[in-house]
Amino acid sequence: MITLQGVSKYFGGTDRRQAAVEEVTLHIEAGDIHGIVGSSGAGKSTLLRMINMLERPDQGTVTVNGERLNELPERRLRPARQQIGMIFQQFNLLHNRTVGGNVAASLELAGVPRSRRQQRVRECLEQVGLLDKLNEYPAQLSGGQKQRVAIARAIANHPRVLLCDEPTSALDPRSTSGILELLQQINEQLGVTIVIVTHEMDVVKRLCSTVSVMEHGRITESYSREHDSFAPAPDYTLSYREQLLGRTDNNHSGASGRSAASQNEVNE
Ligand SMILES: Nc1ncnc2c1ncn2[C@@H]1O[C@H](COP(=O)(O)OP(=O)(O)OP(=O)(O)O)[C@@H](O)[C@H]1O
Repeated sequence: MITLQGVSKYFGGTDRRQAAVEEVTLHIEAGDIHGIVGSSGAGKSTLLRMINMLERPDQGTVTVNGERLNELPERRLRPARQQIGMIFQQFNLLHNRTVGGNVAASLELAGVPRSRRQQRVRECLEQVGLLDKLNEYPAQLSGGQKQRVAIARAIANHPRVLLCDEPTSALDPRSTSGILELLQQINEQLGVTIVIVTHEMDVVKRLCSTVSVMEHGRITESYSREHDSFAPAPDYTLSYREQLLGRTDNNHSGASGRSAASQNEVNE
């Protein structure tokens, strides 16, 4: 479904070129909810943004739904991008448009005729539980409600992939819980593959089927719920491995074969 092969992204001029992401190879299966965690500046957002070409990789290939996106010219990239929705920490809603207008905006961009837009807007708002807010403006909504509108907008064109960049970091615990439940529903009911960047380990534990840990632009560890069965509650003083798997003093075998970094290296 999503394959990144040897992708790198550099910022800065030739004299001060710095790798934000370096030679990352990652495969995400259809139907997965994949978490990307790691310390600040590790390259998580840059990696996420390369999946829909918001950042073009300097090296490597990005294949989504069988299409090699990094080779597509801009005009062919646009329809491919409609298969990939995205939501952000700060919601990125249009403040001068109503809730319905925000959802309609992505349909307009995709060239959906006016006659079909209204019905689809209502369906999407119903899916996120905000049909009653159709004619309100973003300023009248809570943070959790704004993120629901952003999700409605992101799913309007029936994407197969949803990218989430710190979707709950600006929310209180109750709104966070509601958004996580909604993302899970979208994954299960609509079959949308989700990739989520987060610094919140409880988000990972509640939602993700597979996880990548990033450090200094590289993926240093990978886990899957199926193989490693994530521990019930996070303890933020522990390494990523311990947070995911629990205290594993006698039980490191689950992840050790696939881990490229030592436990000390992933301590923040
Ligand atoms: N547009 C840009 N121009 C220059 N440098 C950038 C740009 N975007 C990211 N970087 C740099 O690339 C590195 C990785 O940034 P990125 O935002 O991907 O990390 P992150 O893991 O998502 O961090 P955070 O958790 O703090 O958001 C950082 O050193 C950052 O300063």
